Amino acid sequence: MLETRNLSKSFGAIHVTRNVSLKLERGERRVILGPNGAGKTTLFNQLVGEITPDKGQVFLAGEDVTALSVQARARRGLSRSYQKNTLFDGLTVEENLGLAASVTHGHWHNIRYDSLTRRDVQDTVREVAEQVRLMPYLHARVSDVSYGVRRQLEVGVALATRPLVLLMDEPTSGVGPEMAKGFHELLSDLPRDLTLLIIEHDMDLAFAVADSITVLNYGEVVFDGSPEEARGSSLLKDIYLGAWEDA
Ligand SMILES: Nc1ncnc2c1ncn2[C@@H]1O[C@H](COP(=O)(O)OP(=O)(O)OP(=O)(O)O)[C@@H](O)[C@H]1O
Repeated sequence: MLETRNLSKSFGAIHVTRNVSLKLERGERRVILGPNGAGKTTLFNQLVGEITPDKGQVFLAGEDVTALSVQARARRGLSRSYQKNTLFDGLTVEENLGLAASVTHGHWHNIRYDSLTRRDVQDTVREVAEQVRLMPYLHARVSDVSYGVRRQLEVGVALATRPLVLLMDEPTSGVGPEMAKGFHELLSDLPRDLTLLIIEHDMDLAFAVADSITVLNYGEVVFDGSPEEARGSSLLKDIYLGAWEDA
C-alpha cells in the first residue's frame, strides 16, 4: 500500500535519509522508532511530499507518487495527522470534522454554511467522532477542550479525509500516561484496512499498536521486524540504552 525504494536525502553534508526502503501492506500498522535526529520526521516529509528526496521513489497503492504534490498525494489517500496546530480554534469539534469531511465529499462551494448540513458530511462526522471518541465533545469549541482531546481531533480530521494510509508523528506526545493508554486503545480500534505508519518515542505505544517495527538510526534502517523481534534485539537496546527497561 505504501512503499519507498532507496529514499535518500541530505542537508548539506548531513545524510538525513540513507537508502530507506520500506514496504507496508494494506492494513499494516508500522511504528517507526529512532533516537532524536534519526531522520524520522524528514522521512515523513518525503512520504507526504513536503520534501523532495535526492534519490529514490515513493509508491502509494502501486503508483509512483514521487513527483506529485502534497495535495495530489492526499487526494490519492495519503493523510497525515499533524503534531503542530492545524485545527480551527474558534470552531467547534463538529465543525472542524465537518470541514475536512466537506472537502472529502467535494463540497467546495460555501463550505462552512452549506456543506455542514449535508447528509453525507454529517454521516462522516458522526462515524469519525465515534472512532476517535469525540462524541461528548462535538459541540465544544476547540479553544475550550483539553490538549488530549485536541490530539484526538487531529487524528479525526485526518480520518475525515477517508485516507488509505494515515501517518502520525508522535500522536501521544505531551499527553499524560492515562490519556496515552486511551490513545493506544483508540488506535487499536481503528478500521483494520487502514494502513498506519506512526513515529513514536513511547515504547508502550509501539508494542501495543504495531504489527511491525522499523528503527532508524542516522537516517538508515537498522531494524525491520516484529515487536517480539524488536524486544529481543541487542542492537536496539544499544541504540536506546536504558529506554527499554522503561517499556
Ligand atoms: N531543513 C533542514 N535543514 C537542515 N537540517 C535539517 C533540516 N531538517 C532536518 N534537519 C536535520 O536532519 C536531522 C534529522 O532530523 P529529523 O527531525 O528528521 O529527526 P527525527 O528523527 O524526527 O528527530 P526527533 O525525534 O527529534 O523529532 C537532524 O540532525 C536535523 O537537524
